[in-house]
Amino acid sequence: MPKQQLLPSSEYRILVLGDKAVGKTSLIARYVRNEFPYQKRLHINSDNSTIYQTIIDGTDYTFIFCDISTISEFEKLKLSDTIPTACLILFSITDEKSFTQLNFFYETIRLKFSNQSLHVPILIVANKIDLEHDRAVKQESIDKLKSSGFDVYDISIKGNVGIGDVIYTAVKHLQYDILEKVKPDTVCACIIT
Ligand SMILES: Nc1nc2c(ncn2[C@@H]2O[C@H](COP(=O)(O)OP(=O)(O)OP(=O)(O)O)[C@@H](O)[C@H]2O)c(=O)[nH]1
Repeated sequence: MPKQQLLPSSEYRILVLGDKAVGKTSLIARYVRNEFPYQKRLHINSDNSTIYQTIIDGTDYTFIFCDISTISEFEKLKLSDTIPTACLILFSITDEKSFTQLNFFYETIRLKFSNQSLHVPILIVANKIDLEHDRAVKQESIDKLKSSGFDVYDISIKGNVGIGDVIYTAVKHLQYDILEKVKPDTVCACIIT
C-alpha cells in the first residue's frame, strides 16, 4: 500500500512585528541568510515578505516571513486562513517604549485574527540581550509576563542566540493547533503504510 502522510501543511506565514528598531528585519536576515548586520532590503520582496525554504526535523518547510514596521502595514495585510500564521512580537531590552508597546501589538493581532478558524500563536521576543549593560527593561517585568503565561523568548540577533528556538517553537505551536483541529473522529495524524 502506498505511504500516505497526514501531516500539517508545510507552508507557514510568520509575521514579525514590533516597535521601530527592535530588530525585525535583522531577525529575518539572520535566520534566512545568517547575515548581521543585514544588507538593506536585499532579501525582501516588494510586499516586504521573504520566502525561505528549509528542513526542520527532516521535514521540508516554506516560511513566508512578513516584516511589519507599522500598524497600518499590518492592517493592510491580506490574510486568509489557508496559510497557518504565527506572530512574533519583538521588543528590545534596551528600549522601554518597545516593551510598553507590546500590549498594543498583542491586542491588535488578536482583533485582526478574531475571525480566523485556526488559533494564531503569538510569541513575544526580547531582543538585544547582548546589550545587558544598556538594559532599560527590568528583568522582573519580563519575568512577570512569563509567569502570566506568555511565551517570551530571550534572543540576541547580533550574537546569534535563541533565534532558531523561536522559529522552531512557532512552527510546533502551529502544527499542534492544526492537529488539534483535525483530530476528532475519523482523522488521525499518522503515517498509513
Ligand atoms: N546589539 C544588537 N543590535 C541589534 C540586534 N538586533 C538588531 N540590532 C540592531 O538594531 C538596529 C535596528 O535593527 P532593524 O533590524 O533594522 O530593526 P527593525 O525593527 O527592522 O527597524 P524598523 O524597520 O525601523 O522598524 C540595527 O542597527 C541592528 O543592527 C541585537 O541582537 N543586538
